[in-house]
Amino acid sequence: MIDVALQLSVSDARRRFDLDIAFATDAPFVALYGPSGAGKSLTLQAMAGLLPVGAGHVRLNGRALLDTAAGINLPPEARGVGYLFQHYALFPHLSVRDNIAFGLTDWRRRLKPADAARVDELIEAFGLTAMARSRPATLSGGQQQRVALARALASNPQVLLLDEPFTALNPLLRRQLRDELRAVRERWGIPAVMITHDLDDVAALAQRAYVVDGGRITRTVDLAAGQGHAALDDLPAPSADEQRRLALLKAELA
Ligand SMILES: Nc1ncnc2c1ncn2[C@@H]1O[C@H](COP(=O)(O)OP(=O)(O)OP(=O)(O)O)[C@@H](O)[C@H]1O
Repeated sequence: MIDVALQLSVSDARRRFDLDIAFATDAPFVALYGPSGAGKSLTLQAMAGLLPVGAGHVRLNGRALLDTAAGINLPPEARGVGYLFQHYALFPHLSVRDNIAFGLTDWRRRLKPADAARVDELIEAFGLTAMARSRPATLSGGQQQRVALARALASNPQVLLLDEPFTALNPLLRRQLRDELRAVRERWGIPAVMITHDLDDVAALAQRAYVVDGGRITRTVDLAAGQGHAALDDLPAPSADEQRRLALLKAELA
């Protein structure tokens, strides 16, 4: 069970954005869908402990990662969360293997034997053996996505948070990696919360979708097996203009 209630505000000199999101679900795969700037990434960041939360809680199978009323606020590394960042955020100077192992190493970049075995298992499971010593820049988009996913899984997380895992990929590869992600999630038995702008992603992977707009959940869509696109037909598609505007805002804030 993922149980989330988050109230927070972010602001700079000119703007302020209020997030007030709450959802609780047993669905193994949850999608957050909505226009650019709706508050989806802020939600994942707050769940991961990367953003201060004014009030609320994050509970995972009954374990409180955050509970402002009870004074609980676990640091990111204690939350058991695997995070796949938008555009992957791989370390360019580290090999594929070191990228995947990064969160498990001590300051000398040494791995415990059990962790090394897990890293090797992930490298093999994601078909990365031949390029384990290569740097990310020499990999294709699909291979980079696999490295990012393997890194998110390396610390044996209790939940996967995926921020637009497929955006950088062409449609053919996207379809293939969707299937891989579904298989991987099932193999490791980890629930996932995924941000996407693509209704095909929602239909292919999620049992539950939340439409996020203006910092709030405006719709909940249940996608029973086989229902596929039917439940999504009347959902709004984000416009190219929305995408452009947020990219500009983000560049301004960076
Ligand atoms: N540190 C910040 N200071 C001020 N505003 C911020 C900050 N971080 C995010 N925002 C604003 O909060 C809003 C929500 O951002 P968020 O990244 O969660 O959107 P999103 O739904 O993930 O969009 P996208 O799908 O394009 O990634 C946006 O308007 C964004 O500009």
